[in-house]
Amino acid sequence: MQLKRHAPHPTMSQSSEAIQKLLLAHFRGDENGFRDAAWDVVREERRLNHSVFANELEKILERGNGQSPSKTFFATLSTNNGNMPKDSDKNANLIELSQPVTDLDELILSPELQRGVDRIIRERRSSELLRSHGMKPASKLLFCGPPGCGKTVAAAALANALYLPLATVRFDAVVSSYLGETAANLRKVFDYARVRPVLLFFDEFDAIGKERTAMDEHGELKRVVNSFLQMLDSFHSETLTLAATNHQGLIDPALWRRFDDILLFDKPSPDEIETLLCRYFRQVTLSKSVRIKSISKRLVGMSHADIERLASDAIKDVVMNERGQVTPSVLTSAIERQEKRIGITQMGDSAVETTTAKRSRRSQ
Ligand SMILES: Nc1ncnc2c1ncn2[C@@H]1O[C@H](COP(=O)(O)OP(=O)(O)OP(=O)(O)O)[C@@H](O)[C@H]1O
Repeated sequence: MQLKRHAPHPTMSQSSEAIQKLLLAHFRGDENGFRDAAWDVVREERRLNHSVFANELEKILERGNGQSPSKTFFATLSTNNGNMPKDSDKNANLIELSQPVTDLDELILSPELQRGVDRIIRERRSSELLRSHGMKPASKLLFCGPPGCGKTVAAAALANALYLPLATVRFDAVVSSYLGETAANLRKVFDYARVRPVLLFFDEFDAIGKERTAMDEHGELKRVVNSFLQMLDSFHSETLTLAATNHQGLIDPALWRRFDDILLFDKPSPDEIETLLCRYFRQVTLSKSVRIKSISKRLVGMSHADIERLASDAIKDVVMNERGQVTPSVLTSAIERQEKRIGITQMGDSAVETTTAKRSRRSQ
């Protein structure tokens, strides 16, 4: 894991190696490695004459002697698993808890999006300073944009950068066919996240945030959106709430202003496509006749996930056919397969839209 960009504090830059070791050991569950790295931090802080801080760290380490800090962390997560909010009908977990290891540096983001993400992290890291001035860091975020452009992976990377467990809300369990049960499930989710700081992630948020005029049999949708609005308004916690949607047009207008920040994840520009391709093809040899710049222009309109898939398709081709390198013809056939796939997906989408429109006309 690289921790280049988000060093914790400029004065601690010399101990960054120790911190990196600490985190690596933590995520590997390497108890001894974690303890050694923690003592390295203590030594480094002493060397910097931060003796009060070094003494505090030493006390924590001695108090925790015999316990593995990394194991303790995972034990906390698994204990939380025991207290997981559940749907009373099927007894299914309403959230899925994980500790992502994705690094923000792995993402190719537009400069504007990068600024937005950096700002969220800066605000969270300066929360005490902000609070001392009567302000709060952004804590309710909305990620919008087409599928496969990084909303989910950015949520994971944010959780990692902020050292928060990622609690992904399981809509299949939250949305209940029983009247009133969906709102009750949502309350359980918020109650869970109120008492323990997590990154609470509502992926495919439109499943519950649909405009209140959307037709349904019992007006249940309207009740759910209203309850969600109230819960979001009264939710004040260390938790970072993040909703993501591919269908921003469906979101109830009253919900928009509840979010402190809205970030748009768009399809990559030609330059971003070029960076993506170079990154994916790092592990293979590219034939000299492959013109990455002009290929990048051809791929405009594809998502990051589409480009990742076609690159991996081309690499598989090279491996399976024992070719030494990615040639223009390998690349062209991978692109054509991906274009065909996108065409089929779009046909599927428009068939779903037609059925939805028909149903909605029938119910009016
Ligand atoms: N900005 C990005 N930089 C690098 N890789 C990306 C980026 N966006 C997406 N990817 C790749 O595409 C995959 C799918 O992306 P992701 O699931 O985050 O998209 P999404 O916007 O959440 O899609 P959906 O709306 O369908 O859930 C990622 O796992 C990652 O490999």
